[in-house]
Amino acid sequence: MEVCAARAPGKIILAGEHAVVHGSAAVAAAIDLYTRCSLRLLPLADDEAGAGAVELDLRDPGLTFSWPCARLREALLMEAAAGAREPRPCSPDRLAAIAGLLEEHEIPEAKIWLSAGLSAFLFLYTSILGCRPGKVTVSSDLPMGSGLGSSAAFCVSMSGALLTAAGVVAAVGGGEGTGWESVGKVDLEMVNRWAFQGEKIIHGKPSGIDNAVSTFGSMIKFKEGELTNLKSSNPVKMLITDTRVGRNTKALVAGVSERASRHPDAMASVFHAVNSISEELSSIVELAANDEIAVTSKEEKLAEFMEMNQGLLQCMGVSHSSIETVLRTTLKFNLVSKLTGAGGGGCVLTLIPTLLSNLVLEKVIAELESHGFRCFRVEVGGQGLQLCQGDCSCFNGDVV
Ligand SMILES: Nc1ncnc2c1ncn2[C@@H]1O[C@H](COP(=O)(O)OP(=O)(O)O)[C@@H](O)[C@H]1O
Ligand SMILES: C[C@@](O)(CCOP(=O)(O)O)CC(=O)O
Ligand SMILES: [Mg+2]
Repeated sequence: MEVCAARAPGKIILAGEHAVVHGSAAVAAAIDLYTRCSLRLLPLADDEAGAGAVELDLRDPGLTFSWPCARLREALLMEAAAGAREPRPCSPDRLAAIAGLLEEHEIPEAKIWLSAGLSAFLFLYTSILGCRPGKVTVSSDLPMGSGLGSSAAFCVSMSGALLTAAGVVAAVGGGEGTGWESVGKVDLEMVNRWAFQGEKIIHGKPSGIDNAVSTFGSMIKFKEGELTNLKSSNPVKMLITDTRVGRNTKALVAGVSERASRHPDAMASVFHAVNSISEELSSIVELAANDEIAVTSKEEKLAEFMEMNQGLLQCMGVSHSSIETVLRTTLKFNLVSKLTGAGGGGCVLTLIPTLLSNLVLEKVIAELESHGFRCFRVEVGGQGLQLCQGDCSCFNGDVV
């Protein structure tokens, strides 16, 4: 019984969210919080005996789902192993058939937001592996629906595990004793294209930045589907504050598009300004790699770009009173913050200058947490998708 696992990181967006959907540049970086997906393929004989099913165990919401293979074949008009090798979009008919399959499960009303992730799962699984029996387990360090790209990490880790099981992609080693191995560029590109199709189901109109940074890792500039790796020798330190105000990326992206169609000229200027901020911010990040400016001066410039970008995000209508509370609180300590991801609640980034003492940082965190927010300190710009084949001991002892 073959087992494989994949893990993919969440992300922060330093500049350019929303505007990137409308063609502006944006800058994003992977963070060291991961979604892990493991997959065990079950014998096809189970299916022939009528006992085969596709099972999904979502550890974070604590829910499990099971679809008999025969039911999947009937609803999706597919054969057992009719997996596709090339990514393709989910047609409206297929999406409607998947929605029908979900209606057969009782998803608690309080967790109805999971439906989008479940639809993406059924689309990716059946497109890549056909209706073969198998069991998938997903666990994550990321808060869901908070702007840290949990939807992309879900789609990337899922596509990575499914394509590994299908024999389309493979690890190339370099795990440095962790068990998590790297993946070659061509395979990463394949995973990224599939994950993008999954993100389309969850986000409606994604730019592709979240799945790209989750797949390839590092810090990237992204514009109209083109990705540039940014090399910075000075680590960028960020504090993340989760306001715990739930929101949904799809609705926020649609809201910005509606504002753009009501005020096309004004919003085009806003998107143009964001583009300039992202372009300049990415050149500052790279300049520092050659020591052409001092670290403190680089941080001042980054802070100014973040502040300007936050103002433009307010213009787009995606800030929130909880985000404003974080901005006011950190400003008391002379620290600059901006929302990250789709906004409307969710997470806020605060730039941590190199010279800030730990004592002051602890005070900032204590004051933010006194409002009921949750703070994380993260490493920025790390690994993208990694695979674990064989015994999968790296999957937190949590193998299916
Ligand atoms: N670990 C997970 N398990 C199940 N579904 C997930 C998981 N991570 C993400 N999702 C899906 O992604 C959705 C959140 O995506 P989104 O609104 O884009 O927020 P974000 O990507 O910022 O976390 C969830 O509602 C769920 O459907
Ligand atoms: C708002 C947007 O720029 C980023 C959304 O990120 P998240 O799902 O909120 O983590 C949308 C996109 O680029 O697809
Ligand atoms: Mg998302």
